[in-house]
Amino acid sequence: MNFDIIRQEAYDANMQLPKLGLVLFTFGNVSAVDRSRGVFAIKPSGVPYDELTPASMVIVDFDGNVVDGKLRPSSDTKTHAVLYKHWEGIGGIVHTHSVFATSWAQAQRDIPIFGTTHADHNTVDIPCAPPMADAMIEGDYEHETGFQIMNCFTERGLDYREVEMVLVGNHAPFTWGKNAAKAVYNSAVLETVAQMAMYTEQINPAAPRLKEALIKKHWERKHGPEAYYGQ
Ligand SMILES: O=C(CO)[C@@H](O)[C@@H](O)COP(=O)(O)O
Repeated sequence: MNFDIIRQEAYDANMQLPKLGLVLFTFGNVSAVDRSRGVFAIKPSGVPYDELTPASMVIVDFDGNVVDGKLRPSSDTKTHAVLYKHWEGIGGIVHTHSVFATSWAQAQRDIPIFGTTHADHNTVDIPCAPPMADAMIEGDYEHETGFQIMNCFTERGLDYREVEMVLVGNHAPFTWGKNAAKAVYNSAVLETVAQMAMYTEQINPAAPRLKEALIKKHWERKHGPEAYYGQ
């Protein structure tokens, strides 16, 4: 079977991560899904970005089993697999250890919605899923991370089609989107918003949340019926 299209999509999206300053060395990974065949292409584990080729992307099913490819898939593969399996609208997933988003994850804090940059992309604080319980760490850690993310969204009543990013406590961010390129875009947005929020708190520890009316205005300008560009 030929998986060239998703291999190329995953490769192109992975190569954006170092260009956007979202990864160092081999940190992070992107995947792209082919739902008609129930598989996704993901970065091989531990391979530097400048050594990647489209052919090196590993093809995996929604249970994390390798279907095609010579290399070992990313160690985060099972987290991607859980999200693809249960959130059927997702076309691509990104995991990075980008500095500012990861700092909020390590601090186990949601990123507060302080300004309109945040509201252009989300109407809520960016959620931080709680760190994993000890019993889960001993189990299938990457698989459980997928459920940790999904449980966080269920408990908070969040829709993954509206909030396309999450922090995993003590770990780092995951983002997703209709395709791998949109997931990368969301990863870059998250990193910028995380940086702005950190500086905001440093400059003014009592900085207020953005008013609901402004959140609504900015969100609708970008995503409502009058939106002037599609994402
Ligand atoms: O989360 C982590 C490490 O904490 C991984 O994403 C990172 O090391 C990249 O691993 P892979 O090279 O994709 O196996």
